This record gives sequence, structure tokens and C-alpha cells, in this order.
Amino acid sequence: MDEATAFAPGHVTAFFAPYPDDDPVRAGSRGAGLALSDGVEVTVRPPDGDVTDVAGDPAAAATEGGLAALDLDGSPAEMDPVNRVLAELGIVADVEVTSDVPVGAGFGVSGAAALATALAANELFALGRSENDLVRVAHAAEAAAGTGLGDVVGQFRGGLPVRLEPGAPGHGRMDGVPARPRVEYVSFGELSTERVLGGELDPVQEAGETALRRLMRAPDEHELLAAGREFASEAGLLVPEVAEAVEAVEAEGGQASMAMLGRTVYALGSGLSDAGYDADACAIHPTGATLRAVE
Ligand SMILES: Nc1ncnc2c1ncn2[C@@H]1O[C@H](COP(=O)(O)OP(=O)(O)OP(=O)(O)O)[C@@H](O)[C@H]1O
Ligand SMILES: CC(C)(CO)[C@@H](O)C(=O)[O-]
Repeated sequence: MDEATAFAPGHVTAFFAPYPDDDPVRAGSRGAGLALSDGVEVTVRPPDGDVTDVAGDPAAAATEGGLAALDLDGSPAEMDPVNRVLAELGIVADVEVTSDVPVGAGFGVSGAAALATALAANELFALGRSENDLVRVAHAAEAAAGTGLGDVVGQFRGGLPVRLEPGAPGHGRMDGVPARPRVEYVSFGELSTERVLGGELDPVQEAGETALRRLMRAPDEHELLAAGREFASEAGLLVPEVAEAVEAVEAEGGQASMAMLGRTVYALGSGLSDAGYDADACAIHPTGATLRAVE
């Protein structure tokens, strides 16, 4: 086998209560979101056709960085969480990432890339890890890099994931909202996840907990959007262009909110196109991240 490919859905967080921890498998967030049929595909290849196995030699993995080269949508790029996944798995590889959704705009692209890399690398290098083990590696890489707390576990689960307890498999606890709505989105640009997670987290945590209690009293897609919208205002995270779009969708009788953490608005059904926006549309990803079958 000279390459392996895996897909991970984009994940829009509707609301979250962050629970940082020095141990990256325990770090995480409680909250809820949407796993999208639009997402990230990752192909992993051995560099120059040679497999360099540095397993059991963390010093070698650390110095070799795990990553030979990363290509994001056709250009060389850096993605710290992907690097960390390969270093933790003890392999060196070339990684090609293609994304349906914009990077840094609230779709959890870095978590998706980390998770799909873990699944594809395990296949290519016959590492013999279980799925929960690979999710744990990707979650820890994302948390340690400071690029996300709850995307990876949501991307692995698929559907409308609810994070009842924070952390990787073995620590966290998941549930889900049993609905599969059509979703539209429009992105106005990036918002730094690292900056928000490095700031004052108490108001975010309080608003996130309130939103989770609200959703679990009536877990459907409308309550998910409504709880997310309330959270965005209460946590002080709403940005002006997103607020304007949310109001435009509501004026047409639709439901919309802000994707955490990006300058992105998402809506149920045809909410954004009804309000005159040129929106992308997708479905909910039913099963979550998966290795692509060999053809
Ligand atoms: N062109 C790019 N724009 C933004 N980030 C990039 C780009 N190329 C590589 N990156 C890397 O991608 C990662 C983006 O992480 P970030 O958490 O900001 O966004 P995300 O993963 O799309 O998710 P979210 O916005 O939901 O938090 C970072 O590790 C960053 O270094
Ligand atoms: C922190 C976060 C909002 C970044 O996208 C996400 O990872 C989450 O829901 O924990």
C-alpha cells in the first residue's frame, strides 16, 4: 500500500463550556454542535516511498517532527495538531489535506485534519491501534496545540454531537440530538481559536453550561440553534457581520447562529438563501470520521 485516505466531517460548535487541563486527553469541552457532510479529506503517504518508523524512540519522533510535508488545498502549510499526531504515532509521513470548508472559520478543520491523519496513518503503517485510541491521539494533539477542545470527539461521532462530559474517549461522555437537518453556511473569515481559549473563560463556561441544560431539556435541532444563539450573545462572542446575518435570517422566519469559533453564520434549511445570502449548503454527516475504503 503506498497511501491511505480518511475523511472527517467539518464540525460547527453551537455552544461550549471549556474545561482546559494540563493533561490533553482530559482537556475538553461540554457543549453541542453539528457534524457536516462537508469536511476534510486527508491522504497520508510515506516520504519518498520509504517508511521511517521511529516508534519507541520519542526523541527521534520529536526531532524529526513527525511530518515530512503538509499540503493544504494545493499549497504547503503548517498544522501543528497534524504534526503532533504523527509524532505521537511515531511515524514520518507526507500529508495532503483537502478541505470543503474554510480554515480557521469555525469548522474545526485542524481537528478534522488531525483525526483523519490518525485514521489514515494507522492504516498505511499498520499501527494496530483501535478507533478510540486514534481519537484519543487526535484529541490530545488538538488540545495540546490549543486549536480546539471538542471538535475531534464530535467529528468522530457524527450527527449532532453533544458533549456531556469533556475529554477524549475514556474520559468524555457523548450523546446526540436525533435530527438530520439541511444546513446552510456563509463565512466572513477567521477568528483565532487560540486567542479566545487563551482569554477569560469564566463567562464562556457559564453561558455554555446554561445552553447545555437548555438543550438537554428539549434536544432537537431548533433548540440547538436557539441555545447556540443565546450562548453567542451571553458569552460576548458574537461578531457584527454574523449578528447582522442572523437577524436577516430571523426576519424571514428562519433560524441561524454563529459557528464557534469563526466569523461564520450557519442556518437550518434554506434560512440564509431565503434571506438573500449566497450560501453553501450541506447535510449532517451521519456516521462521523471514516477511513476511505480501498477501491
Ligand atoms: N491558511 C491558513 N489559515 C488559517 N490557519 C491555517 C492555514 N494554514 C494552516 N493553518 C493552521 O490550521 C489550524 C487552524 O486552526 P483553528 O483552530 O484556527 O481553525 P479550525 O481548525 O478551522 O477550527 P475552528 O475555527 O473551528 O477553531 C492552525 O493549526 C493553523 O496553524
Ligand atoms: C473550542 C472550540 C469552540 C473551537 O472550535 C471547540 O473545539 C469546542 O467546541 O470545544
